[in-house]
Amino acid sequence: MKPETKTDVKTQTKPQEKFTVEEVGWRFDNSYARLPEPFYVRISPVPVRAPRVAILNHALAESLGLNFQILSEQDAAHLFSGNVLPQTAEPIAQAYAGHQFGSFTMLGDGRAILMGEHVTPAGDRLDVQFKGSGHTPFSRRGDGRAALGPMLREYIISEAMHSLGIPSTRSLAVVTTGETVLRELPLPGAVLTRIAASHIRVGTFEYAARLKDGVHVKTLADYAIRRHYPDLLETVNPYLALLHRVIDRQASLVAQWLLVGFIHGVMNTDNMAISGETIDYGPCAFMDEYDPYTVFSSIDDHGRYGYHNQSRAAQWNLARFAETLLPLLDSAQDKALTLAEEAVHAFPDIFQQYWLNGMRKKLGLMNEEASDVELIEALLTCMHQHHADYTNTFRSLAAERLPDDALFQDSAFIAWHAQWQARLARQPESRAVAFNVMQASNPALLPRNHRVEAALTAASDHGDYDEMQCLLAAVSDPYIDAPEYNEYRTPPTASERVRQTFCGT
Ligand SMILES: Nc1ncnc2c1ncn2[C@@H]1O[C@H](COP(=O)(O)OP(=O)(O)OP(=O)(O)O)[C@@H](O)[C@H]1O
Ligand SMILES: [Mg+2]
Repeated sequence: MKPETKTDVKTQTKPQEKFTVEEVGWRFDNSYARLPEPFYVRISPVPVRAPRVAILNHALAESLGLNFQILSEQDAAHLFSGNVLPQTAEPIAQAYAGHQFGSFTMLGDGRAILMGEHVTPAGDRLDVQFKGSGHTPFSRRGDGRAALGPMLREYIISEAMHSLGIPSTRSLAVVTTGETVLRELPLPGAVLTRIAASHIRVGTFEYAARLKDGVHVKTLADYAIRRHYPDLLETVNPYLALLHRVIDRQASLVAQWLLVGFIHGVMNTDNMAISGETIDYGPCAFMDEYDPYTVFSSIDDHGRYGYHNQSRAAQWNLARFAETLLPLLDSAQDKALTLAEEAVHAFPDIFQQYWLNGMRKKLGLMNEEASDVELIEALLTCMHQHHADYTNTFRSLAAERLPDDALFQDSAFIAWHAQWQARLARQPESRAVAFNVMQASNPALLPRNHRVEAALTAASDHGDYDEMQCLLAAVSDPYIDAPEYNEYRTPPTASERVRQTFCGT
């Protein structure tokens, strides 16, 4: 039976149901809602006053097997605000915990509702979640709501990450609620529909491990293995294999972030997904000038989650994950501890290998030489000294078009360039092959901070979505130098430069 819809909106308008939500193509099969109750609370989204579509992701809808054609704007607004629920949805708020900047806290979906798991025509099982959907038992002192700007920010950057080929949750829709949320200022409210391989977080394991009855971690680990890594069921110790796999996926993910200059900004354990997808686009940003010490987040006072600290932060989170698995790794706890430590201590080397392989591709190095790290570091040092634009420097190298600027005139760079050319000449692959790989490994177009802020200001303050649509189109094919998007490749001027980003929660 469906739970009663909890509502605190008095003037809620009842939509005309001109369509059956099932006709949209939802095929829900809600396996998480079949886990025992401590993992979630059954609760519906709080209806909103006057929903309106801000943006719909038609391409994603199509790949999910959804038919948006039958939806009027009003239908879509009601559907993606949670005012109308598909019959087969089983809305829940998930329980989890997390270490936030190193301190443990009990959390849970305080402003999100998992509608259920949609099974795509290709057979993929994906979470459909509303973010900003109202109060839940986990809301603590929050209002359960989200402001439009941060939800559009998540939409833009998650879609850009996907286009870059980096594992990420996706954004299917943003609707405005017709309600105001109070932050420092009154802001328009919004709900984001997020699509994810799952929302199982390191923090979900931390939560399970702290439940009194010791069976819950096993239940969750069995579930996560079956859902994400079923091949591990064949291994001798699937829980140890799960630990190794999650470590591997995170090492790969964080390396990919660094390779495109991405800073997540809030790598708390509740923002690390077991699936290996990037999740929670709060104060994240791509850096323009290369500086390994870059920090954008307004709340990251000590740079814990700054650019160059991200692999260390990931390893710290993975140690928390490993701790939750200790009872499952071996019946002898000293042996379990050794296994966990070995796995977590292997992280830096795994990460370094992913990063190095990625950097080799960025420089067209098709084979391995021992001195490659030195070569790469020498370039990065030069870039740092000259405040070089991270994205454009690599793209210029890939295009063999070095502009007439300070970096490329520097004698240290000129010496480096000669070394690099000699290194390219030593490998058996042709230059054409190497430069093709470089083109495919160095994006030309990223959602630069100042362009994101401009798009969000236009949309959120003035209801003008043109800039955002243009930015989304520009970053949807990031490895192509499309001349019509040249302006999106230009780094910010001093006055355009964004130095701080905000969670907006
Ligand atoms: N306005 C709010 N009302 C209630 N709870 C909130 C609010 N904002 C954040 N929270 C909760 O605080 C916790 C930490 O917030 P954080 O910013 O990491 O997450 P989030 O951006 O809301 O969600 P997610 O990690 O799912 O993307 C989360 O459990 C979140 O649900
Ligand atoms: Mg979060």
